[in-house]
Amino acid sequence: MGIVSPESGSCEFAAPPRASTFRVAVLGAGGGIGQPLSLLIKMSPLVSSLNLYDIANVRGIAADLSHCNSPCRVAGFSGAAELARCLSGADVVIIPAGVPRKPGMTRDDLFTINASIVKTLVEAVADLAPTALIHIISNPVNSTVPIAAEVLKQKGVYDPRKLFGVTTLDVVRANTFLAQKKNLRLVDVDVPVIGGHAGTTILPLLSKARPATVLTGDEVEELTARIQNGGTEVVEAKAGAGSATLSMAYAAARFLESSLRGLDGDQEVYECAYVQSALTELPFFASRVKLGRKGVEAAVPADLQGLSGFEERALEALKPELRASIDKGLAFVRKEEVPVLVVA
Ligand SMILES: NC(=O)c1ccc[n+]([C@@H]2O[C@H](COP(=O)([O-])OP(=O)(O)OC[C@H]3O[C@@H](n4cnc5c(N)ncnc54)[C@H](O)[C@@H]3O)[C@@H](O)[C@H]2O)c1
Ligand SMILES: O=C(O)C[C@H](O)C(=O)O
Repeated sequence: MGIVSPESGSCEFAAPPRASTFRVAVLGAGGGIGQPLSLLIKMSPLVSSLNLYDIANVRGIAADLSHCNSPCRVAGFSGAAELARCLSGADVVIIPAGVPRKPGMTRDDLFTINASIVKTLVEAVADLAPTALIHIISNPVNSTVPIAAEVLKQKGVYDPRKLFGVTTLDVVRANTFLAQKKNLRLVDVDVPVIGGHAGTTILPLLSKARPATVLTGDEVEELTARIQNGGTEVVEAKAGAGSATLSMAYAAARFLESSLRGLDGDQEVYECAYVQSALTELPFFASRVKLGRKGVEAAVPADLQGLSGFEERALEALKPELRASIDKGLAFVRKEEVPVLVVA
């Protein structure tokens, strides 16, 4: 539709609408991440329908959000009986359902509760939205993604291109902390983060940072440790009131936007994510991936070539813990004896 400019009297045309809009479901939408994430999604021009689901009542949250004058339609679904309606027709399902850490806990300590939650929810996604992209936020991501993969396999609908562990917050932190340290313009900074999403399995590749940045050995060690402990920094500051929620919502919204741009046919969309991978001997691994119309188009091997000595050693060191977390997730669904996992 044309718009008449009051200054010139000429008729200007608004940018054409996007080719497509998408339907998104958030499972665990009533929580610390779910609520701000839903607000950010409501603002996205790529989303036409946003379904909120939680075991707690989310009708009020849906009513509240629905008053924002952006076009996306919002509906709330509470309790297991309404999950099917929530998932019907979803293009992307985002899962932040589950309990967060308290000080002194590792992410793996959440396995006992969150493994069952993720398994149950992914079973429903497999039945009701089998072609949707699935973004898993619930911790421990290193295990919950293998759990989801195994559930989808058992249901006969596993497409590895469509299952993601959301590790965008690690990239967001790496960019922020590096920019602060070296006084860089934040908008220019991009640090790939590989491996997994817990402690030393989070490996920022500072040697591959853009713009290329000279760091001393001490600076690399200090920054790497801060990025690896970013989650714990927030857990301790919140002192028992949960873990990162607002920065996570921001990161998840960024990852959703990139995924939708990929689905919409945009070229050259790249994000780091924890996915089924052939880049290393580990079956699941976070790396930069190219996103396209069907989800992951390809992993980007270049980031793993020419690593610094520090990164090479850190990569080898993280593999046993990451493998144990993967095996623990797979064993949980296969009902095998769960391997003992020792983590820092
Ligand atoms: N991937 C990451 O980078 C990252 C970052 C931050 C937090 N997390 C993880 O995200 C998860 C959620 O964190 P939070 O701070 O939002 O927690 P929260 O406790 O504030 O919210 C969790 C929500 O999940 C809901 N829920 C629980 N069981 C459910 C089920 N079976 N079905 C649907 N909803 C259910 C709860 O009712 C609650 O509303 C945690 O496991 C946390 O560790 C991951
Ligand atoms: O640290 C946590 O427990 C939450 C999340 O994984 C994070 O990195 O902030």
